[in-house]
Amino acid sequence: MSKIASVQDLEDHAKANLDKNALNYYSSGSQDMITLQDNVNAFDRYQIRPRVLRNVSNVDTKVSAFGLTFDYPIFIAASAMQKMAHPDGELASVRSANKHNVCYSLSTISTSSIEEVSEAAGQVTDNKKIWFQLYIYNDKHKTIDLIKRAERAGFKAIILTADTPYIGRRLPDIRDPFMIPSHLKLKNIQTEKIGEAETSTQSSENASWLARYFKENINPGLTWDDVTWIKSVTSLPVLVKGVLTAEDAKLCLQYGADGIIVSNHGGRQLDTAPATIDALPEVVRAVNGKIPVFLDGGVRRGTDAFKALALGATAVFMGRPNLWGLFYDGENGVDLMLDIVFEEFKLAMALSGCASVKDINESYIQDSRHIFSKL
Ligand SMILES: Cc1cc2nc3c(=O)[nH]c(=O)nc-3n(C[C@H](O)[C@H](O)[C@H](O)COP(=O)(O)O)c2cc1C
Ligand SMILES: CC(C)CC(=O)C(=O)O
Repeated sequence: MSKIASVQDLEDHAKANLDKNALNYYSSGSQDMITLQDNVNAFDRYQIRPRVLRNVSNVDTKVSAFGLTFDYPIFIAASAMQKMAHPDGELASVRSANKHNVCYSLSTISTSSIEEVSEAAGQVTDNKKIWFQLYIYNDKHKTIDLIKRAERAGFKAIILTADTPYIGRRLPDIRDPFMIPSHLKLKNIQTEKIGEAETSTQSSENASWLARYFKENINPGLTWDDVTWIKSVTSLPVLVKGVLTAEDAKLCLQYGADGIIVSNHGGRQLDTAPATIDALPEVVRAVNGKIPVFLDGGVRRGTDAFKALALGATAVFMGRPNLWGLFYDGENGVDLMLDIVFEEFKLAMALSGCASVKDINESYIQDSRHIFSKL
């Protein structure tokens, strides 16, 4: 096999070799997967306007948020059940992110526990660049317990996922109901007893275990007051993930959110929602610099990250690329994936004439659909 040179190569490798149950779960989007594809394709509708003769012998890719400094503005998004990709799962991902000094966000629905992930992120609390993605359970005590565990374990922010009152209609999961492999557990929430009950029902009923689990446990009745509630039970910064409009961005400000992740959940929730790079400008405008805005969805190359920063994002997150790297070769595979994307990003900065991330702004980007209207 030829050398891996891009995230696309890692994706191709996973699509050719990963078992169908895991691949369907990881790769699918909802309904016709229009948003999933558009997330990726939309980046190609934007072009970078490079500047020349700018002395790029040193390129500084560092960014800061919430008092933390990161070596690159490209982080790892929360994705559930990473041990289906590799036995080391979340632990391999967080080790790699930690080594690269970027943020790793841990899903509530993970196959390694909050405490295990914290330990894998190293001994020094200040150096742990880990954020916890929160699903709010019907049982508020369970939710508070997760937040407190994350705080004790040294997580530095809470990401409240707001776009998933119900799981999107993912057709591969309907056609071939997803099953969590029986040797894996949802380590943050599953007691041994629940684990046994859940694994025993999965093969006997013709419905996705995941869809049922979610419906039975996760609260679909959240409102903006829950942002206030989360803020009242934690001192950590709270980011709202799943914002796609200026209206909701303003509500984030009103209800005291500390950050926003412009996201459509990787096209897994509402199909035909806008691509995130298209939604980013209106959110950035509405927020007007008051809190940091992040983006995820379709980021596959350093140039994609550059474009998101040019449109006002502080940093981006990648979801599936982490899983493809993990499947390729555990921690080494995630290292490879991050090294590729970071090199692409640094080169994109240099070839655009940006010696520092602070230099990247709107003047470096054009929307190919609007070029002619500008002439
Ligand atoms: C397999 C998979 C599992 C995911 N699990 C979660 C999750 O548990 N919580 C969450 O907020 N988002 C979850 N997401 C969404 C990601 O956080 C992120 O929004 C998305 O993957 C970004 O798109 P990308 O995969 O194109 O990079 C998941 C995404 C994937 C692909
Ligand atoms: C338990 C799931 C709903 C996790 C998730 O967010 C996803 O599969 O997209």
